[in-house]
Amino acid sequence: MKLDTVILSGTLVTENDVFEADLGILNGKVVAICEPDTIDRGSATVIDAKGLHIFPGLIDVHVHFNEPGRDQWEGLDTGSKSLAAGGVTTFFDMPLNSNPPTTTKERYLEKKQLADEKSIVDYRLWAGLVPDNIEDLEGLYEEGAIGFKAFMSECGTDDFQYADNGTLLKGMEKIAQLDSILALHAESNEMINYLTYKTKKEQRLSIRDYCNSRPVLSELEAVERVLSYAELTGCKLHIVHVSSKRVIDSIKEAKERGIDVTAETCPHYLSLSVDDFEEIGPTAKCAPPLREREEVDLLWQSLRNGDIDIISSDHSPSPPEMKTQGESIFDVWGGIAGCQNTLHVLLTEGYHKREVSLSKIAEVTAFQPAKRFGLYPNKGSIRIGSDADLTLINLNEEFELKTKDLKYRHKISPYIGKTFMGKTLYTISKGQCVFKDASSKTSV
Ligand SMILES: NC(=O)NC(NC(N)=O)C(=O)[O-]
Ligand SMILES: [Zn+2]
Ligand SMILES: [Zn+2]
Repeated sequence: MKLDTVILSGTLVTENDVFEADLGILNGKVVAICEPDTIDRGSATVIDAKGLHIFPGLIDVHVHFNEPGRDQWEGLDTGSKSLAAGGVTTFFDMPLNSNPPTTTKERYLEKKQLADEKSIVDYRLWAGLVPDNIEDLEGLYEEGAIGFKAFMSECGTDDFQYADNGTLLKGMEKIAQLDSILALHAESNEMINYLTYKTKKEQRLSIRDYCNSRPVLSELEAVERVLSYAELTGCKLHIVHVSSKRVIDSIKEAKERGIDVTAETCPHYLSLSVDDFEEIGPTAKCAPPLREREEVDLLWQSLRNGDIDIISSDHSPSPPEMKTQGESIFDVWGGIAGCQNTLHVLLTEGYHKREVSLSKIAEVTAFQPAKRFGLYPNKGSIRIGSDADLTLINLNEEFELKTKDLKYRHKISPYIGKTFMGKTLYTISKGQCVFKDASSKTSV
């Protein structure tokens, strides 16, 4: 068989298996998986992957690359290069922080054109559900939006309004008719506003005060409200960036009642606590905020138990001055830049420290995202006929994350200076090399 690329003797990681094999790629697809050292190389490009692990390219279902309109915050070029360096071969861009936000068909098509021009990896786009665009949902869906995203609380920019309860109900009814899915940033606007007002009035302005102004209860209240709306409307839901086991458990109970809902968390909730936030400062500010150390361990327990469906980065960067200006932590930009290191965090904190299996990591970063959003079997696993979206990892190579390693527009990350175990050496998107590590001690 004629092949474009062969990868020799790598250890393939899928959602249910880990095994050594040769892999053949033709026209951007995986066309051969065979016993190690048996593949016919012909004139193909050869990659020797002995001793390396080959993961399915990650699918990051939650990033903010901020184009058009705020590409000085990130951008599709720098954003997608960062992903490639972290083994991510597909991303779903959020409708907000780009300006204008992706809430009409015209804006969707404009962003799509930019992404086609600039992204070096594959992508899909979220559309927004906001108070004034119910009439636009169908057109957005028809153009190929992967789903809809709504905020239940203010999002930090003025151009993307949060969905009040009426908007949620109307929107969910429509999204159910379309058989699409609604992703929610679920925090109670009323609780947050009340607590923030009180805290600021009393001049309690520390990092811990900020975290306490957005408690787990405010997530729980919002999630339970929208779950009951899902029961009423039949709308499929995806709850983004859950920070706490208590919220995961509430979603789990809803699943048991027959509600079609999935739960997402992010590497920062699985690796950083309020104590780390105090040490790192504004770079680690996000919403919902980082929680106590015990919560980090509880989330790993939930992940192990299969109660967390998807891990995304929620990469939400800003220019550096927005992370430093203002009177207190309440005023700086809420959003963590981290999309280059999702797999590094999971391998270090999960596989190496907590014995979480490699298959579980492939499941929540590739298989489940592909399944949930209709990309499987083309993506999400390493199978014959699937897109050749792959990342080659040396599980036992240690590295310290340096500012110069970051491909983001702004070299900001809460992980700078952290030592990771498990290095990305090579990333392939639809058969094309999109990242090759130049500094690695291992040659590919
Ligand atoms: N406007 C944002 O990008 N917000 C994001 N910021 C976070 N999570 O801190 C988000 O996903 O909610
Ligand atoms: Zn959010
Ligand atoms: Zn986000």
